[in-house]
Amino acid sequence: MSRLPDESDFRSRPSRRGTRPRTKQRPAHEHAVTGMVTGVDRGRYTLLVDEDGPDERVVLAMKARELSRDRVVCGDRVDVVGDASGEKDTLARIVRIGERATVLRRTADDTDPYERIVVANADQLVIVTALANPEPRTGLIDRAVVAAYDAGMDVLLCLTKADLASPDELRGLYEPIGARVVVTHRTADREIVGLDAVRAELAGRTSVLLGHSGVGKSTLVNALVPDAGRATGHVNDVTGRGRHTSTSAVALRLPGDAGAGWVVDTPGIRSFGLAHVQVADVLRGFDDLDEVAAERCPRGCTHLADAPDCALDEWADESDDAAVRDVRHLRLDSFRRLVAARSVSDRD
Ligand SMILES: Nc1nc2c(ncn2[C@@H]2O[C@H](COP(=O)(O)OP(=O)(O)OP(=O)(O)O)[C@@H](O)[C@H]2O)c(=O)[nH]1
Repeated sequence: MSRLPDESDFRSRPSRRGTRPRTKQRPAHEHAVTGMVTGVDRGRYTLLVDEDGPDERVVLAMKARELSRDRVVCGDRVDVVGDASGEKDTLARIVRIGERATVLRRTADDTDPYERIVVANADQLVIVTALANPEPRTGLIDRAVVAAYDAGMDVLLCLTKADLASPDELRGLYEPIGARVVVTHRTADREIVGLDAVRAELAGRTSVLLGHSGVGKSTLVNALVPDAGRATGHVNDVTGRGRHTSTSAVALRLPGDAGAGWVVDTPGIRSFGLAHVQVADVLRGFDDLDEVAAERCPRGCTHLADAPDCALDEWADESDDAAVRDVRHLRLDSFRRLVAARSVSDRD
């Protein structure tokens, strides 16, 4: 896969002095313990160590000097040394970042010159969209779907405020492209109908929740994780900041037995710059199209509607079954719509 370099690549670049081995052997950190990063706040990392084990504890840590150029993000599995007791006023040191199963990225933009990893090791992106008030914007949903496919994550579309409008149109648009869809609404006595279906989709997984202001994401998070305040209480004690004022991602554990799953709330992240995403990355989200493209498209084919001899159009037309043709056309159109969504600004 081709992609632009990001800050995680800096480590592998040779220094000006070349790749001369260091004279001093680095300590092996044999006594390191592993934790999951649940929050990041101004150089302080909150970790959950020994998750679901007898010594489970929240540990506050900073990065060791050798990692100063590496970014540690929510969801990372890291090794720490030093005082990892989790006692008040202790600070451990992160010495290693575990290999990442998935990376959700966003492109550099005017306010930040680096392409950044936003969350590591998440399984699915939950796009929270209100069916009305505010009106759903498919362009924004498409961009989030592209970000998820690029990251190797599944997509769950959570349609809120079903008391105000029907979910049918959005369901018809996104289910054919492999997104799972759940629908919720709140009753007069503030109960959320559909919450069990949401819980079932989140169970045992790490899910990143994304949503624009006013779509009902906070309502949903509070219902899913009633003790969210307590889960991050340790950080609040130390930094004086709560998750509601934090602008970076925070991982909240779903209530239940061991392995119940995590939701990562992204208060400061409303959408993603996608300039780093290639057509091939989007294509990977569509197994059938990907296979046809690999076998039958000419070299260098862009797969767009104006591409000469793109085999995808022929493939969509060639079934004898009208229903199959319809589905193929829908998927091909969706794929091209997503590719186009990459280059549109979030403000459009
Ligand atoms: N009609 C209706 N309103 C809802 C529903 N869920 C939430 N709301 C309302 O929608 C508004 C926004 O909900 P929040 O949960 O604060 O939305 P948010 O996405 O977290 O928005 P920010 O807090 O601005 O980031 C609130 O006034 C809620 O009471 C629903 O299912 N139906």
